[in-house]
Amino acid sequence: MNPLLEVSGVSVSFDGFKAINNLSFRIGRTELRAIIGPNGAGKTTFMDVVTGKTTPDTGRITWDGKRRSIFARSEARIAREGIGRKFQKPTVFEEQSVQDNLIMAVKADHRPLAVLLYRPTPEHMARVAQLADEIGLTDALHRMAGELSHGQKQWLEIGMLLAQEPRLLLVDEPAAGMTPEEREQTTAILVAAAQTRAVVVVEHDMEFVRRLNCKVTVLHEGSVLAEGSLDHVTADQTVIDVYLGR
Ligand SMILES: Nc1ncnc2c1ncn2[C@@H]1O[C@H](COP(=O)(O)OP(=O)(O)OP(=O)(O)O)[C@@H](O)[C@H]1O
Repeated sequence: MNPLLEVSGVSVSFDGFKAINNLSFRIGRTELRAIIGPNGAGKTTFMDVVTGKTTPDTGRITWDGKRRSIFARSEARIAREGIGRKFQKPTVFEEQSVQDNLIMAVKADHRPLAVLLYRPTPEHMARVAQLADEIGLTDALHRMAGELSHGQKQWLEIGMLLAQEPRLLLVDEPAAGMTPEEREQTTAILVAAAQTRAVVVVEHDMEFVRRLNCKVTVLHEGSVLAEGSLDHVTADQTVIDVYLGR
């Protein structure tokens, strides 16, 4: 089957320094993938390229079988094409309830007048209930988002991204700052989300990557150093030399 995203020979330079160097790899339509690699390996720059924030110098990006212009697109347009990105720091509306945060995310029309006149429909409320269940926040629906724990805020933001039904969800270091219980639930949320879409997780925490139990891509100096199961890549001598052995 065609991959959802294919990056082929992509390079990105900053003042002559190649942050991404002839990078090629594919992400399937329903898969969970972890991207690991040492600091400066190009993980963030890869996500910036995929979300249209950074324009590659060369290379080809194919999205859903269609070649995409390598020129940066607006992030809003990329989001409309079905790519959601979760940054490390949670950004939820702290003064609003969990339910209201989710309602804002599910409503289809974000134009100012539509937002002012908006009343949630029964369908939207059913979707909010379903999302709350998916992220384990059903019991917290009426709490203020600002009162939630760090982990719960991360789940809420994942729920708000899922509300937009992305075909690809990029998640940056979801386990950072979480308790062991929160990590466990985060694993479950991401595994479930990847049943119906592609989920790419950039993560440093190897224990968390092990729990994800998925294919792993190791980046180093802007290229793929190794790819396969976690056991496969962690047994690779070059991966040990440049990353794990440090
Ligand atoms: N806007 C920029 N200008 C100059 N250099 C940059 C810029 N963005 C990234 N770089 C450099 O490109 C390289 C790759 O950076 P990137 O942030 O993609 O790595 P990373 O794998 O995400 O690292 P980390 O794990 O530390 O987040 C680094 O050496 C970084 O200093």
